[in-house]
Amino acid sequence: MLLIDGKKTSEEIKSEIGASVAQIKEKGGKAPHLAAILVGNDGASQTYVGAKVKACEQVGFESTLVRLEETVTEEELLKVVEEINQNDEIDGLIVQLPLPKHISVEKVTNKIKPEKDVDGFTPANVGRMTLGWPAYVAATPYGIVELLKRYNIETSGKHCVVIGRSHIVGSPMSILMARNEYPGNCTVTLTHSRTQNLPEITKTADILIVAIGKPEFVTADMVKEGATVIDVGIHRIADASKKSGFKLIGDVQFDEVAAKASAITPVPGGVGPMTIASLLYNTLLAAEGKVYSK
Ligand SMILES: Nc1nc(=O)c2c([nH]1)NC[C@@H]1CN(c3ccc(C(=O)N[C@@H](CCC(=O)O)C(=O)O)cc3)C=[N+]21
Repeated sequence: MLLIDGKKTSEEIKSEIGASVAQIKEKGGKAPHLAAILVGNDGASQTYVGAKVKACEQVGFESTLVRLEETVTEEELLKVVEEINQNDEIDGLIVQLPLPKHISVEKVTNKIKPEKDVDGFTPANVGRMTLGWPAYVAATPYGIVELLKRYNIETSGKHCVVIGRSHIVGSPMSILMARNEYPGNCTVTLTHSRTQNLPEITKTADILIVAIGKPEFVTADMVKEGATVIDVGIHRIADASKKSGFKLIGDVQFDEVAAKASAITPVPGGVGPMTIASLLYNTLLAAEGKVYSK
């Protein structure tokens, strides 16, 4: 069984990005600049935003973290987004999710200028990705594509089953795996909460992408011998033996499924770190004007 190591791959990607930044600077260009807006004090969000800021430093990006109170109004947040949209010093902008209930994710996402939408969440980028046009592909799907590519996983003509149809993982994944370029050309089945006889379907998957958001949902009896399994789940569960008091598990029962799979991503150390590396990659594209001309 091949362990698909997202941690190692994300480090490789970050050193490639670091080399690109060094080249930009050598030619007198300015370092790519990522801005992140964090509303409130949600623990996990602070961890992730902290990891993103640290990753920016690691690759030589500029980064700006804007922290707003949980009680910030939607209007005030939209104003901050617009200020960053207009700030030519900043190449990429993300608004860390989730947002407080009184704020519309749709309105805030739509406010982000597509040229700076390095999360790839705006309709402009989702639409372009769907059409196969140059776009900032959402960080998690892009990270999965990079893992499949760098581990030379065979995809053409294979049956890819995606579990979960979220707009930031499942749905874009189903499009990317069917498109006519490697690692695509799969026959794709997109499953979700209304799918009947799910195990009958997942057992026919050569490539199984699990983004259902349920801890250890996928068990060995749901997986075909020799399948490639990509676990997008990330759940913190109490574990007194850990210093942090919790451990991370995914949507897949790792041990028993790894015994059947030909390749599998672990949690932690799989798709998660790739999400950050992909965000940095999109920010580099934004800085170089490679998707939207400056
Ligand atoms: N606008 C926005 N964009 C996001 O991309 C976004 C977001 N909001 N909200 C939350 C999710 C979650 N997310 C992760 C980032 C890194 C890891 C990651 O590095 N995980 C490590 C473990 C990190 C830890 O120790 O907790 C791993 O799986 O190995 C996981 C999840 C990005 N998100």
